[in-house]
Amino acid sequence: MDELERQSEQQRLELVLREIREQLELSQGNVSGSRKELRAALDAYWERPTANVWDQAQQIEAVARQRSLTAATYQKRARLEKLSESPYFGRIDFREEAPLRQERPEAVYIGIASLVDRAGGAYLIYDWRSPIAGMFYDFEPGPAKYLCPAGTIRGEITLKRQYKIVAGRMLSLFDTDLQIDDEILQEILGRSADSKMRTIVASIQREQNRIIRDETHGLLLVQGPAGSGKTSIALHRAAYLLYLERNAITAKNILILSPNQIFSDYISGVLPELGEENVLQTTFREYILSFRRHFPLVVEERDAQLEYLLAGPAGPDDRAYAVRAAAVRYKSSPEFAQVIRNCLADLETELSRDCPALEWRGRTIMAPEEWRSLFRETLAYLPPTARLAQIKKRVQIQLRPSLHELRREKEAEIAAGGEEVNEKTIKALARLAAHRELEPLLAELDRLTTLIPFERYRRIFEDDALFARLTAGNAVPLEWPAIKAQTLEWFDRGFIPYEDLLPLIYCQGMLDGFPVRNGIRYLIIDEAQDYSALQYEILKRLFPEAAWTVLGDPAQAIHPYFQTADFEAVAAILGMERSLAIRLQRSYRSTREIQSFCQGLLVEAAAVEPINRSGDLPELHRLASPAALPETVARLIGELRAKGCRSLAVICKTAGEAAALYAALPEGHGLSLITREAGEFRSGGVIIPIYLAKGLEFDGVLIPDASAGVYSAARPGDRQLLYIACTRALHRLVLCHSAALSPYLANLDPGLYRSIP
Ligand SMILES: Nc1ncnc2c1ncn2[C@@H]1O[C@H](COP(=O)(O)OP(=O)(O)OP(=O)(O)O)[C@@H](O)[C@H]1O
Repeated sequence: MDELERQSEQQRLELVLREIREQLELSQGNVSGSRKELRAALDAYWERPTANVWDQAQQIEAVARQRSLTAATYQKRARLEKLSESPYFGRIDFREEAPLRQERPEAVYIGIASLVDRAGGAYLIYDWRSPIAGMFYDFEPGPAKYLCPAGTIRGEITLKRQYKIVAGRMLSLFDTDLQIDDEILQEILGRSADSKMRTIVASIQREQNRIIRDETHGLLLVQGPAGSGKTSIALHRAAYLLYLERNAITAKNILILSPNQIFSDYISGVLPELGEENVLQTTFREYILSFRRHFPLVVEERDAQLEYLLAGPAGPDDRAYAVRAAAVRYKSSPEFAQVIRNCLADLETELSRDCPALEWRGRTIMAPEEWRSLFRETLAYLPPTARLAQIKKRVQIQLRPSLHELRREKEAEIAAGGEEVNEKTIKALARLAAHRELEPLLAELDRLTTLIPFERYRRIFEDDALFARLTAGNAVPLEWPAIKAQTLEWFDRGFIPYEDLLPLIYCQGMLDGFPVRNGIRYLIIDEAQDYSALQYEILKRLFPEAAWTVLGDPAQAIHPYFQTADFEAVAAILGMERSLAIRLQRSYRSTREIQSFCQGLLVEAAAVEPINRSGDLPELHRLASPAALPETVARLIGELRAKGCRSLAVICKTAGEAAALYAALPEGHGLSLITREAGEFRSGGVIIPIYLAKGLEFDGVLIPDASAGVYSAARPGDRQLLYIACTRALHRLVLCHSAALSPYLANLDPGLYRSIP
């Protein structure tokens, strides 16, 4: 690129920045104006209340309208502020094919939002999500095309340029004839990890772009190795959908399910960085517990269950642990899901088959046939609990004439007794007497029409004959008698272990009906490898109208005993006609050396293409004794800091191990202990258990105890845990061990690491 060209780019940048500044000033005025109008609309509502419902509705509507106008002006100003920092990051020059072929190609500058010149109406910047900007990610210079509402536009990209503009200053610009690749990507990936995840908008790769912009599939199943950008894709897809359907949806129509609060906090910066409002975010447990019913019990935290299981048995005779592990395995299995389905089917049959004739004084109030036909046919569109409630209402109506008759009889009896002469008192006494007489019938009606999902679920563990019928010959673990006893003991103590929450919620939803969320148009599930089949079934019922993006990595399943659903099972459960499974190949997070090391930990290394970014080999430190650990950790942390690692994590297997190490370090050695109560992610230096470090990343990772006792061959899930911990590292990875090395590391090719005695 010659000097003249550089100057011309500099001049254009100045022109664009001027336009942004002017628009910012205008938008400042708009913000104050619309805020004033919102205040006025609110004052009108509060100060001039009207009794007329119609007028009141109009006032509320005016406030709502003004509120969204005000929010839009704020958002516009926020976008302009972001543009003033860095107006664009890319440019393509595109010349359309005949017949629309222009003299000169159009220069398309691409940034996080569009900017139109107020004077001439020309696009100074195109939003990265606009159809024309999509070519920046998909094509190298040469023939290219894009799809817009008018159809496919074909042509040629004659130039592709990238810019680094920071605080309104052009730091670099260069032409590229490659896919946005190594040079810029390496620079981006060479940076330090922050406390919040960053946008990748300037360097989205083609395979990622395809997922972000997909508009045709109701279900996208994205599988990719650690660091392949799954979470980044999920967030950029949310931003894309908000742009694509800007007149139809808002951030409240998109829900991201994430593994925990710390992760939610970590990813919460990306959408605002892209000039968008954050979409809804929650964890499965939080969401589910928001609509629980009939749980007079305390539900265990998912992380508390994990902590218990990961910590392992207290000793070789820890029977309670063995039973619990077996319980978790069985209760998350397809076989137990079938027990639950059979239980519900059984109940439906029972509810309509065993209904007795409701009679009073030899008169039939409701015959079994009528009950059956109501339950099985007329009311079949309702969930069972609602059907029973309707039947109860109908019985009460049908009982009315008998009740009147009885009251008249009682009135006559009381009047004939002669003790009471006041008519009102006679009527009241008669009503009471009639009710008393009908009480057995009403109690029977209550019993027949009340269904408590929790009690039903409990019966699976109480009633051996019922359980035997429900298993229908399927395998039952040998530990079942102990599982039963353990579960009932917990229920009696008012405690629901996390493994019972899913089947229980499923039962409740199927009996009471699921609180359907039609407002959610897009559901994004990250870390999807940690969900069981039953969880997907529950989600499917909660969000029947949503399009799904499901992202995960089977090699990162965190739970040692929980049986999760693979992607084929997910596709089958969701049963979407238009589904697409995509496998990502490249991994961006770690250096080539760390990636090779991590790949070596897997039984079957995935086909991962590393980015050509090199660094030091991972280090394996042998400690003289466990007592040397705190001092060694302190020294190694110091070394990692000296080597430029700004964000650091000491990743332990459990929260217990993390807390013990933290306590052993004098004043924590400047590290923060991250617990599940933390709720927010702090980078800098942290001590954190693996299950909370999921999805996060750090410049340097230190694994304090990689010995065989911690990551044991006897627990195959430990391999995955070690893999998750190691793949959190961007630039440096250090492992320590004071006893025999974990077999997963001992079997590695020694060329993959540097051993330090
Ligand atoms: N196209 C890209 N350009 C620049 N950086 C990228 C790109 N794709 C991913 N990254 C970076 O790679 C790192 C890993 O991304 P992300 O966390 O989204 O991956 P992931 O697949 O969700 O990882 P994991 O499964 O390990 O949690 C992040 O730092 C992200 O910014």
